Amino acid sequence: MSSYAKELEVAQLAVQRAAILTKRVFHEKAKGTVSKDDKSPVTIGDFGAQALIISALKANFPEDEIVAEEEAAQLKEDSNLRQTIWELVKTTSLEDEAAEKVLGGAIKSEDDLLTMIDYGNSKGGAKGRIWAIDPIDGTKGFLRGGQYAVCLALMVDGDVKVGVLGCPNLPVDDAAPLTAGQESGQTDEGMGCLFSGVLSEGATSRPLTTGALSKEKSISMKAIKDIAAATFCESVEAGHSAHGDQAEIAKKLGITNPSVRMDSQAKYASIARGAGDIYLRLPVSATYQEKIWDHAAGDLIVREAGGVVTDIKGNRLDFTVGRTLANNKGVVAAPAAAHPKVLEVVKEVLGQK
Ligand SMILES: Nc1ncnc2c1ncn2[C@@H]1O[C@H](COP(=O)(O)O)[C@@H](O)[C@H]1OP(=O)(O)O
Ligand SMILES: [Mg+2]
Ligand SMILES: [Mg+2]
Ligand SMILES: [Mg+2]
Repeated sequence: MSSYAKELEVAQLAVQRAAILTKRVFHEKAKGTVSKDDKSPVTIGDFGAQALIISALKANFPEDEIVAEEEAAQLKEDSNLRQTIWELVKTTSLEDEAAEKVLGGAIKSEDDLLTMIDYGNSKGGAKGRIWAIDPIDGTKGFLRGGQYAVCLALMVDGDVKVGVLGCPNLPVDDAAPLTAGQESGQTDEGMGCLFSGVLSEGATSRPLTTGALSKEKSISMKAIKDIAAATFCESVEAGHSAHGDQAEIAKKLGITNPSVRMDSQAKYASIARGAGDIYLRLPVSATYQEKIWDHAAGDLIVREAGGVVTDIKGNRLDFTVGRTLANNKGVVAAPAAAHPKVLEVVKEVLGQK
């Protein structure tokens, strides 16, 4: 019996339900029922998914703190937006009575919707049980039909114990090649994967559908015999990680495969199941602090799949210092055996600058 069995079950179902909401928003955008304006679908999806996840956490773990990306201020002023989100939230469920019961059922009112969203305002820190939520990570990917992730992690005294990533546009098949998503008109068929990790208990994947528990499989990183044959993942956005430095590092490692660019923590999930090998996220800005909700779940899932995740100096990601990773710069994630070499080259390339 897992030491975090209840937390894991709630987290998986909560992410699954939130992912259903995000998919509805995407499809309604395509149909024109939600404005195609770039901001509105993201906003609707972000707020709706965050509210649904938090209501599940509050129903089960009322004492826990929550660090979530969004806040309700904008919704308090915009009643149209609020009503659109409320309509969506109140009509999104897992369509599985037992599972809905685990999540504590629906949100009761429009006021509760705002209350739920703002429960995510914890400052984080080194003490106690704190959940980190990114309701939609990879907003650009989400809008494009590319990769995005619904992200949830539980930290206890700053240590990530449970991590769950819902990736609606990643293939269910762990052996499928790396994909940047369904930008090219690919359908939902065979898509949608839920990744989980529990500290010291390994990492798994399963289809992002109700009743998929029996299809849960353990995942692990690919053992790379030769780093030169590796594939690395990086952000699509050049503003989020330094493509130039990453290309130089890859070249020095002898890597000739082109990088696979995808948005969101789908990168962590992809390397964890061996679809890719290395994730490089070298800083572009001297001042940007990475947010804990962008890394907590992925960091644990990769480590539980046999990887090592550090910053560019080789330090573990430090989730104890609040809502951001103020003590870290960048991310270097690779299979344990390859990580020292990758880090050495990262330091070499950055040292020359
Ligand atoms: N300058 C930056 N450096 C690194 N990450 C950033 C930067 N600006 C925003 N981000 C965050 O990167 C995440 C997406 O990463 P990726 O490129 O890997 O998909 C988003 O959560 C985004 O935050 P935000 O949601 O606030 O825009
Ligand atoms: Mg994010
Ligand atoms: Mg987000
Ligand atoms: Mg954002």
